[in-house]
Amino acid sequence: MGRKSSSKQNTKKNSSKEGSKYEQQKRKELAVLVDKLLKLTSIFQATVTPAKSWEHYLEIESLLKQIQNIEAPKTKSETPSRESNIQEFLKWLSENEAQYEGVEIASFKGYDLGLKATKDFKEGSLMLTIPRKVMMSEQDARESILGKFIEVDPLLQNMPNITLALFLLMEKSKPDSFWAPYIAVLPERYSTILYFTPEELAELKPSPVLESSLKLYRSIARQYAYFYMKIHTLDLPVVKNLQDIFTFENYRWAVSTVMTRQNNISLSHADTTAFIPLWDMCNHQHGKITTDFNKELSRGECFALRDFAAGEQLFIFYGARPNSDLFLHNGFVYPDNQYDSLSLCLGISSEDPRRAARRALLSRLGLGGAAHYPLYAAAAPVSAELRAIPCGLGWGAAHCPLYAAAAPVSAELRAFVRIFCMDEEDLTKWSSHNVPSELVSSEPSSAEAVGAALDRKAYNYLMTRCKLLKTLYAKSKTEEKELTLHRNNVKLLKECEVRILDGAIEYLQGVIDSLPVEETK
Ligand SMILES: C[S@@+](CC[C@H](N)C(=O)[O-])C[C@H]1O[C@@H](n2cnc3c(N)ncnc32)[C@H](O)[C@@H]1O
Repeated sequence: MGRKSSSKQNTKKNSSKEGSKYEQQKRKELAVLVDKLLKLTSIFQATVTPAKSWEHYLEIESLLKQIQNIEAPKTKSETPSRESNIQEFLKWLSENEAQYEGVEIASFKGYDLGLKATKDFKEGSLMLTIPRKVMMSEQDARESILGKFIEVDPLLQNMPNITLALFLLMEKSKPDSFWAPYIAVLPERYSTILYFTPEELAELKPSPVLESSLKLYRSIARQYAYFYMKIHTLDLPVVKNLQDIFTFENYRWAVSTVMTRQNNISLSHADTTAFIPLWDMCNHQHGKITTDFNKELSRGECFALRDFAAGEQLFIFYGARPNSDLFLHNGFVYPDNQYDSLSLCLGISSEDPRRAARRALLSRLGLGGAAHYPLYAAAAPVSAELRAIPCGLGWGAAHCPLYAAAAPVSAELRAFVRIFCMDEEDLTKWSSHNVPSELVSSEPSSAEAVGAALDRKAYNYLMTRCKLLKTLYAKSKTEEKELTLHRNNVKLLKECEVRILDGAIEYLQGVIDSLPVEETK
């Protein structure tokens, strides 16, 4: 017996020794891979060709796959579905004085969860009030033990969304977290590009969103490597807490939660980035922004953007954003998007003998550093101010004015094509203007100053570019495979982009046909 139990103990000791040896070995392998990742994501130059950029992405993706294999827990713990946690979440909200009478959480095809009206709501009526105390914010992160990490880390000091992602991870690992009921109803995974396979991403070609996606992927991979290193080298109690939970899988989850749900709120003393429980269950529909933070009552208030009948899904408007932005930061595409645009990548060739003069003119119009010029969907009624709303879900921007853009060709794109098509004489003439503002305008007086000959060349050039791009989209059509959510989003995005090109081609034809022929040089 005795011998038997001591041999059992020895076996246990040996296996725990082997276990810790195995852990050490894993940590070493991981450290080598993360170091490679950090180096790889640091060397990228923005000017490389799309082919090089794709190769670079594949290298990063392959390293991350190896990292994920090492980091993955051997046994997957069974977590209850988010749906089964809804009652507990609603109870927590009520206990903390959130008001949501006439609203319930329900599942909607194509949206996952959303909010459903259980009574009629008139346009402008109050639907939800969410007290500040249930919101999880960057300010809470600063006041938590993460504060010590923020104090010594420049990235966390300057990027509130990353701080919020790390705070979310930390709170998720704490069973007694105040926000546990909220975290338990968050999605398990997302449809952001961080979850796309290389095959799914490749289907984005020739959309300019492919390049933005690779850039985003690179940046998140770099952040992961950077924080992994910090967490495993800094001597702070908080980073010890993060060591076991900071994996790439967890980081992409936290970052995607932030990207798809964060909001900027104006508290009495400062702005902060925050999650707003329950309100962030609302899906997006076209409309107006009807949510804001009430500083006196210290709560978020959400009003009905239109009449909603009992039984209907309750939507909010996330803000005037093109589909490229919704796809990249929110993981969905809104086909009926009045604020859609397509970014054209344009530049002056280094072989162009008049490059310096053209670039000088562009600089005078503030377009010196521009490489992307928007083409708008048929009638994109939006102000520059509204377009600039960051990744939030359209919180508190009710005062941003909307105006109807007259044409698919943006002012900056119009200026670019005019300057691009100028001959020596035109360049000399326009270079004598301090600010050649007429080049951005489509007003008849400006068109007259520019002249029909130059406009004909410029609009024809743009038309050729649009037609060429359209043929690239047609060529990129892939064979009909099963349409996953990711592939469906890619398909919708590209269809919307082709629609913008069609609108632009029709518009340009109209403009060209209306130009006075006699003025042509
Ligand atoms: C703030 S959350 C809204 C609640 C979310 N549906 C859920 O299940 O938690 C934003 C996410 O909802 C989905 N979503 C919102 N509006 C949508 C729409 N109009 N079409 C498709 N998906 C939408 C997207 O996945 C987006 O990332």
